[in-house]
Amino acid sequence: MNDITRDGNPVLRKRAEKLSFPLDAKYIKVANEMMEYLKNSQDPKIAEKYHLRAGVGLAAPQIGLSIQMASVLVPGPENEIVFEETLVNPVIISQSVQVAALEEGEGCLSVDKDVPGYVPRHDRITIRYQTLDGEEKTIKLRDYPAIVCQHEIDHLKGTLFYDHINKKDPLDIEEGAILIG
Ligand SMILES: O=CN(O)CCNC(=O)c1cccc(Cl)c1Cl
Ligand code: NI
Repeated sequence: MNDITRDGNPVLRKRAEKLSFPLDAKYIKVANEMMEYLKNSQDPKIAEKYHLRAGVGLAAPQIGLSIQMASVLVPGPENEIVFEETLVNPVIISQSVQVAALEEGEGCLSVDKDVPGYVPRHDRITIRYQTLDGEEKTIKLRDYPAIVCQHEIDHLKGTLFYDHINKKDPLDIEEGAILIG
């Protein structure tokens, strides 16, 4: 995973291709490698040893593959895993009016510079996607897992997190927005 595509590479601004099932074996391998990267990046010893930037999600365009596939590995407050999944052809089928943003902003392996500011997103979403074995799932997510999935689904549409930050006042966010700490 050391060959992460960086902002400026057009693959990050393309709409990724929908995948058909059964998945080509090479994509199943890629999905496993992406999840492996996330697990390693969240293990302090391994991350330190291999100088890995921590990640809670990774989208295929970030490793140069313009396909609709992203892995998410979201830890909870005690570092237990609260959401682990590889999303194939994910679609947000409904979303709350309620806006939420991570208090500390967002980061991206494909964006080397820190871009401070709130990234306004939907606090709750319902996503429909397929798993690696082709099973279709429809799930509801809220708060941190919902934020991470929106960040990843954005990658599949060629959107980067800082596209959502208010350029004039990065810490401006609409009245009533939930800040997730
Ligand atoms: O697309 C995935 N990455 O770029 C991996 C590195 N960024 C993160 O793990 C990350 C960090 C903060 C907030 C969110 Cl929502 C995410 Cl996703
Ligand atoms: Ni990212």
